[in-house]
Amino acid sequence: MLRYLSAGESHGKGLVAIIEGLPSNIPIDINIINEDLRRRQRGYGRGNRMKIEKDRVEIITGVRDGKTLGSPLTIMIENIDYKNWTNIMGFEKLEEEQNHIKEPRPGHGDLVGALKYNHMDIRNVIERASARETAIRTAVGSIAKQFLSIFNIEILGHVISIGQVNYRFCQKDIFNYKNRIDESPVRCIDTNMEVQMIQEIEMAKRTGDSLGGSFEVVIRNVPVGLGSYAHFDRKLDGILAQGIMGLQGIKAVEIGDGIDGSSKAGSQFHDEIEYSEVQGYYRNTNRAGGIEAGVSNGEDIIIRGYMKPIPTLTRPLKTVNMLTKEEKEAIVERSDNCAVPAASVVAEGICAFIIAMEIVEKFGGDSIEEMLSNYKRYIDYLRSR
Ligand SMILES: Cc1cc2nc3c(=O)[nH]c(=O)nc-3n(C[C@H](O)[C@H](O)[C@H](O)COP(=O)(O)O)c2cc1C
Ligand SMILES: C=C(O[C@@H]1CC(C(=O)O)=C[C@@H](OP(=O)(O)O)[C@H]1O)C(=O)O
Repeated sequence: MLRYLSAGESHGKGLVAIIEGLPSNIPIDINIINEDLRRRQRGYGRGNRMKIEKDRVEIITGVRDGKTLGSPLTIMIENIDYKNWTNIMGFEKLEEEQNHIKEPRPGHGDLVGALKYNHMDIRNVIERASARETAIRTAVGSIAKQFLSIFNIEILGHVISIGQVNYRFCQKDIFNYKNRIDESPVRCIDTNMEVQMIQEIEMAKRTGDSLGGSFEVVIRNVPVGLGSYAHFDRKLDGILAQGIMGLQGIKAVEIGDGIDGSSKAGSQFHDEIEYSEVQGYYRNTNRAGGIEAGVSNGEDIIIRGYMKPIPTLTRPLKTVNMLTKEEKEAIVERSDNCAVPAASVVAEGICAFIIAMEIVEKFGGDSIEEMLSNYKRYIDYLRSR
């Protein structure tokens, strides 16, 4: 079984993760992880925190001579901003109770978190609910991507809408556009849409507002047979949807043309099955988004995440002081005003880890060599059917 746990506060010393269950002998390139961290930090609409942080991963355990050992892998990312927060985020008892945050910000975990965990200082909620945690999730996902590349599986996320600017039905083979997407300030394939998206973000900034949007992640070369129809919690679409929904700000998830398909006739939606000696079984359309009955069908897996507008607005929303119950304006320290491009990178990592879990589940093995021989035998079997 492949799993990981992470820890860390947004303004604490740093973020850590322990990954367990990766086979031995996977080559790990730390530069690739750092490049993914850089991709996550970029994107039009990010706030001043991103000028402070220069995320870099440190591998603490589980890798030697550039390869996984098969033992738990520990990674860490330092929060450079911690040096500005040592008096607030240290382990000693705080002297000034007046510094407690008592006014929950709408759209954040502040109110529900303070009530649930019985915190008088909302800072205790903010620190872990914050999307700062997505830095370590991206690093974990980047390691998963390096593992998946051995099976030729590739994953790429790109932005398909920001606010009202929508580029949803892009029919391009997005892997041919990887460089373009990575260079785009909004991670959008289309240059005209990019200009409009930037204008949209600028407009929101000017009016003290924030924006959401949507992204698409495409996973290619996934073999037939990951996931299962046998139980709800083994369905690949369900597991991926949970992963994407577990990303801060995401309020809806779509697999393939799920939303559009709900208003179509069956004859207009389902992907007819074809066969050729060269390709084996294949489809000419992919409205199912690569998954049928919770099982990968060999076509590209297509998953979209829909992100709500960033909750912190420079023109603050109304709230209530939890001590005095007086009406107040929500606090604004600093904030991104759009983080959809960053979310599209985090989502790549989330999907990568889930596909890696399923690959480990299906092909087992303690070393990558053992897994690859199981994998090749299965691919040969598929060709014989
Ligand atoms: C990469 C990324 C960056 C984010 N940056 C901010 C931010 O600067 N300000 C903010 O208010 N929300 C930001 N968010 C969104 C909040 O973390 C999120 O809306 C909040 O924790 C509540 O969680 P929920 O939206 O999943 O309900 C960001 C989300 C992501 C994925
Ligand atoms: C730190 C990151 O994003 C943060 C996510 C976030 C939130 O509320 O989710 C709020 C902001 O935190 P701060 O108040 O420290 O500026 C963002 O900068 C990051 O992406 O690495």
